[in-house]
Amino acid sequence: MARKKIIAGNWKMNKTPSEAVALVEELKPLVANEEVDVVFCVPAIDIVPVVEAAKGTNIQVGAENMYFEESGAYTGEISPNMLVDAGVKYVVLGHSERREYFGETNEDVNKKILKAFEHGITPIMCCGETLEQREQGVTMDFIRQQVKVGFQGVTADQAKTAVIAYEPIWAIGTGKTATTEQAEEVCAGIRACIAEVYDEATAEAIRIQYGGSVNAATAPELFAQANIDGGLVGGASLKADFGKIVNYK
Ligand SMILES: O=C(CO)COP(=O)(O)O
Repeated sequence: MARKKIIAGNWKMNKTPSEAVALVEELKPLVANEEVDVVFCVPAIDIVPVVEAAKGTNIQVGAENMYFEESGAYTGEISPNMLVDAGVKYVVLGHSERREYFGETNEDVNKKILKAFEHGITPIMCCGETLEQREQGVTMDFIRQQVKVGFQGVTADQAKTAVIAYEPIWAIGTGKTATTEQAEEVCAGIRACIAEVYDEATAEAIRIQYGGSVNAATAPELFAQANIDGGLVGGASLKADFGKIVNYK
């Protein structure tokens, strides 16, 4: 069975609540496409107004992070229950910016993935190498480790519903998209890793996105690759361009 594409915007730390609502209003008609899953991953404070603004559309709402405890004395954190209650369906976990600036480890990401599944939220787990790692030829070793640790304790049935975003760090926000060949090669490698850890059926079902300077010009070729099931889009998700990316065909 063909995998349904999933095209998600990651707004990062952009848009106040009122700006967020205005952006949803602007993008609503442009991102209409029932053939793909369209997700807006937005800052925590924007979740409630964005869910409201997106009602009755094909837009699903995601969070950009989540804590792995249920509740309690964790000042500043957001629990899975809070996200579910607000109408969140997806959560981006282990983005390279969170790993780099907020010290998130593969083990933290693993705890968050397990929690997300427990609460019926679909994790979008990010992985990807630095330029230095690519030049040293250790890209796949590094990513396999991120995936294996990230998915520890995740069942095959859960993994089938998960999303992995391959985001080479050197391509994020740089305007330097990975070549189609580079992106496809690593996404195929991630799928092979899932087949090894689980089985072929799980590898066939899991969705793997590419992220890193995706724009309306690069999306069609990237999304046509056998192992690329859509994209995680930063900068271009904040503009009308996102409509073109969603309707890439
Ligand atoms: O980090 C990204 C999405 O999570 C990619 O960001 P850009 O599309 O701005 O390069």
